[in-house]
Amino acid sequence: MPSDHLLEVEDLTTTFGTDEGTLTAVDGVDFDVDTGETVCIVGESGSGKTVATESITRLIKTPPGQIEGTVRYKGRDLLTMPEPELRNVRGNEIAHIFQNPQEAMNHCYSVGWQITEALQIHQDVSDEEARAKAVDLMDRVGIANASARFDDYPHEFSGGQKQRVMIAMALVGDPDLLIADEPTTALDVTVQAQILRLLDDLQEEFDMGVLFVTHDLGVVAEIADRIVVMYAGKVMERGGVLDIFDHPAHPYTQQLLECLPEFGGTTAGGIPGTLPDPHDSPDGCRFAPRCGYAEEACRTGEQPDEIEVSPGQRVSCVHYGPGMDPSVVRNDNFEPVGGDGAADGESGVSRADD
Ligand SMILES: Nc1ncnc2c1ncn2[C@@H]1O[C@H](COP(=O)(O)OP(=O)(O)OP(=O)(O)O)[C@@H](O)[C@H]1O
Ligand code: NI
Repeated sequence: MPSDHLLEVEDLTTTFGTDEGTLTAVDGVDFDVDTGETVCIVGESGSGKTVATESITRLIKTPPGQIEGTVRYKGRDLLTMPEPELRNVRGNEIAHIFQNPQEAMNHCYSVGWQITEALQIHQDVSDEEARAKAVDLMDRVGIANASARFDDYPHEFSGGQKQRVMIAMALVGDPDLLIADEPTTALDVTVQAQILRLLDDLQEEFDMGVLFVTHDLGVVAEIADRIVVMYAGKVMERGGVLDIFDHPAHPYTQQLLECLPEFGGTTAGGIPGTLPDPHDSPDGCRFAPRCGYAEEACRTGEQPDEIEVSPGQRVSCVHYGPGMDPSVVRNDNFEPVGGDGAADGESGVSRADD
C-alpha cells in the first residue's frame, strides 16, 4: 500500500546480542516524517533515540544488532533493500549529521577538499565544478569568506564552523531527508542557536524532511513541528509541538518539561530515578516504576496502546484508557511555547564567526 509520507517507520524493533542476554533498545516503534517538516525524537539518555534513527538506514552493525519492522522511504522498504541500492539512498537521499563533527572529519585534508570529495562521489562533475559547488555550499551554510577558507584544515575551524561544514557535506547529495542526531549538543548555547536557525533555513531552501534527535526539550521548542517522546525503547507520547508543550498528557512528558527552567522547571537535575534495564523491561508501562501516578493497572501487561487525547496527540498511558479517570494525571498548568522562539535576536542565516 503506497503511503504519502516521506518516511514511514512501522513496528521498528532493534535488539543487540550482549553477554548478559538480548538487549532491546527499540521496541515496536512507529513514526513518520513528511517533506518540509521537522519531527523531533526526544527522551532521556538511553531511551533508544540514536538506535531508532540509525536503524532507518541500517547504520547499526548486524550482528550484534538485529533490526525488525518496516522502514518505508518514498514507499520503498529500506530494511529489505539490497545493500548497493541502500548505499545510494544513504548518500543521495537520506543524510545524517551527528553530535561530534570532530570525529566525522579527516584531519589530514582541507575542509574544501573533503566537501569536494563528497560531492564527486555523488555527482559526475569536473574538479573545477566541484570546487565551485563546494564553495557555494560552504557559503550557504554560513562559513564567512568561503573561497578563502576552502584550503583551511579542520583544526582552523571552531566547533560551530565544523558543524556547519558537516552540514554542507550532508547536503552534497541534495537529500530529501536529513537525520540529525544531537547536532548541537557539543556546542555552546549561542552557537547552538545559530546552528538550529541554519538547519531551519536549509530545510526550507532544500525542501527536506528533518528527523531531529535530542534529549533537550529547549531545542525541541525551537525547531520541532511534531514531537515523538521516547522512553526505554517505547513511544510514550506524540503530537504537535504546541500541544505537547501546552498540555503534555503523559506523566513522563510532563516531568521532562518540568526539568526546563523556562517552563517553571523545578527539577533541573533531571527526573529522579533511572531507566529500566533494557535486558529485562518491566511489565506494563515502562515508566511506571518512576511514575508518581502509577497504580496496579500500570504494572501489568504490555505498554498501553496509544490513545488520542487531542487531534494528532496520542499518549500511551493507562490513565487515559477505558474506565479510567485521566484528570488524575492531566496537568494543565503548563505555559504554552512562548513567542516565535527566536534566539538572541538573530535574523536569517547567521554568519557569525562562531
Ligand atoms: N552497539 C550496541 N550494543 C549493545 N547495546 C547498545 C548498542 N548501542 C546502543 N545500545 C543500548 O541501546 C539503548 C539505547 O541507546 P541509544 O544510544 O539509542 O540511546 P539514546 O536515546 O540515543 O541516548 P543518548 O541521549 O545518550 O544518545 C541503551 O541501553 C544502549 O546502551
Ligand atoms: Ni543518542
